[in-house]
Amino acid sequence: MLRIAVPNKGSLSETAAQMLWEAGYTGRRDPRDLHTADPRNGVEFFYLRPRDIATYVGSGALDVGITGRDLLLDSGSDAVEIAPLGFGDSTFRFAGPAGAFTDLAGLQDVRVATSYPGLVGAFLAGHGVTSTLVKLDGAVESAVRLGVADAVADVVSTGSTLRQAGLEIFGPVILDSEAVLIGSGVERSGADTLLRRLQGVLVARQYVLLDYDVPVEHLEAATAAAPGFESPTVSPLHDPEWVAVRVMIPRGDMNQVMDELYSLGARAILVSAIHAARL
Ligand SMILES: Nc1ncnc2c1ncn2[C@@H]1O[C@H](COP(=O)(O)OP(=O)(O)OP(=O)(O)O)[C@@H](O)[C@H]1O
Ligand SMILES: O=P(O)(O)OC[C@H]1O[C@H](OP(=O)(O)OP(=O)(O)O)[C@H](O)[C@@H]1O
Ligand SMILES: [Mg+2]
Repeated sequence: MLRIAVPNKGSLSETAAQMLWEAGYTGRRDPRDLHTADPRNGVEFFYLRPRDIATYVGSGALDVGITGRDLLLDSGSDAVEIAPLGFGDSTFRFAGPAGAFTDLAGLQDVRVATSYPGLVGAFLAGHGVTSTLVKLDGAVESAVRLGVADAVADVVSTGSTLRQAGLEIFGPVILDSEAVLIGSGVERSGADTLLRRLQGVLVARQYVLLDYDVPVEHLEAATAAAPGFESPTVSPLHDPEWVAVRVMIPRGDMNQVMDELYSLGARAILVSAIHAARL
């Protein structure tokens, strides 16, 4: 059985569980379950704090896991990133009171509050800056107002928590993070199937299926506008002057492609969701 670590709480847990479900796995029924087995798929799930997942996988206690890239790097564990999973995006940034800092050099010998001391310490050391790290568990943005730090380094998503705390981002991007599949670096049987299935879910989310009818004389122009992966499926219609075309397109291009096809003479342009895919 492949032993998989999954976030039990926090920002990544719901989407990770949803993605595994869409990939055909049976997860926990009760949000307090610590462990479930899915013998039909040859896997076991262990529900753990996302911050601890890299430690379990890096030590070899578990085979693979889903966590954030920032948490993986902060852990200092031997676990390695296998593939990005397309959700849980965030950036990791420095912030301070408006106008107080402009660049990294300003952090020399000042107090920086963070819940990610491994990540931030390595970044500062890599840039030759020595700061005093103040390790906090969360709500790091309050550390400056409350006087325990001069600046913070934290996860930024919308930026609204920083704004509320009267802080402004400065300096370089510490990290662009998202949820990632991690492994111990040792090949595990079944891990490749898990990866292919998760990538199938990503494709199903990122692409849609487009069907349309188009006069034969405009087929070349239409397929140039939406070429698909290998090549579009073209089927005859009862009217010999028209054909039906089916093609996968990126979800984000959907409306633009529909407009373009319509202006080329395509009609009955239909978009449907993809539930699963193996490319
Ligand atoms: N808005 C966000 N806030 C916090 N973490 C986020 C956000 N968006 C994405 N993430 C990612 O989620 C992971 C942190 O999840 P984790 O469950 O440890 O913290 P959390 O969501 O803040 O939960 P809590 O602090 O309540 O334990 C990191 O990889 C982080 O980059
Ligand atoms: O840029 P934003 O959209 O405002 O999101 C980022 C904030 O969200 C997280 O905090 P969380 O709510 O998890 O609380 P915590 O600090 O106690 O972990 C994170 O630590 C930031 O504080
Ligand atoms: Mg948090």
